[in-house]
Amino acid sequence: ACSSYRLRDALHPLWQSELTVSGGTRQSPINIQWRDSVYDPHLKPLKIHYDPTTCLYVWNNGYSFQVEFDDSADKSVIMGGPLENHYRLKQFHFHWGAINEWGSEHMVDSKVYPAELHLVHWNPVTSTSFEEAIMENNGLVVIGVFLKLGAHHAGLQKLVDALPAVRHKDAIVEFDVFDPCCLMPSCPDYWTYDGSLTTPPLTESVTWIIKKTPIEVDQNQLEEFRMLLFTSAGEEEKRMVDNFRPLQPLMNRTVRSSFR
Ligand SMILES: NS(=O)(=O)c1ccc(C(=O)NCC(F)(F)F)cc1
Ligand SMILES: [Zn+2]
Repeated sequence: ACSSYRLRDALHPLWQSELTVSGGTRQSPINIQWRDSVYDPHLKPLKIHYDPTTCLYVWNNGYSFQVEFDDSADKSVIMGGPLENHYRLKQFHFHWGAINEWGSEHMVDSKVYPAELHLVHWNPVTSTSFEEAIMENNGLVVIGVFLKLGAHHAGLQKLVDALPAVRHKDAIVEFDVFDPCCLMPSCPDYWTYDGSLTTPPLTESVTWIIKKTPIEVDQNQLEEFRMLLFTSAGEEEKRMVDNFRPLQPLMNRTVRSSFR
């Protein structure tokens, strides 16, 4: 199975022109080897305060579907964990596979999940905008949450019900009052490491926080993700699946864990 992943990665249309940041030393995603991660007792619990009324809309950006938030004030913020100050929530999106056997970007001991949620935050202390923060060292924090096949996820269903309205690239639909906290596992444990955006411009500006425990979604919900399209209305339809980047080398990095 492993070799087929490699073959699939290399041949995959989305990544055939795989852009590697020339001389990149902290690229994402990575395979997190649990036994090589180092428990850091100084890591604090992650504090998350999301204001559901900052939710604005859902749109299909041609890579994934993305839920955008009003980040003009410190209303939906995270702090604590490995962070020196607070970070504002800008958007969240997902990556998934054509089938349940793959789809996540990160892996844990080479275990791959059918999908992965990314909650993207930026540092309003060192940057004046998200666009500026993507160029700053540690300008961004992305929380990664694995999705596994299991029980129906009632909180996610509200978002899934909006997907038919954003089937095509650049489609947008109003989506008000959604609390992304419902997508967080209750277990506080996480890994953290310094990495990059996993889509162009692949900038090395991300502090990654990967939750240890996955959330459960059911088959129908995953299949709704797979009904989205990479293509715009009127173009030949290409299903939006396998929108994940292949694994990147760990190079000279240590993954820290918040748990023993
Ligand atoms: N998959 S990821 O690493 O969480 C990820 C998060 C955010 C972006 C993003 O905002 N790209 C648009 C930008 F910034 F203008 F380039 C890309 C990837
Ligand atoms: Zn992502």
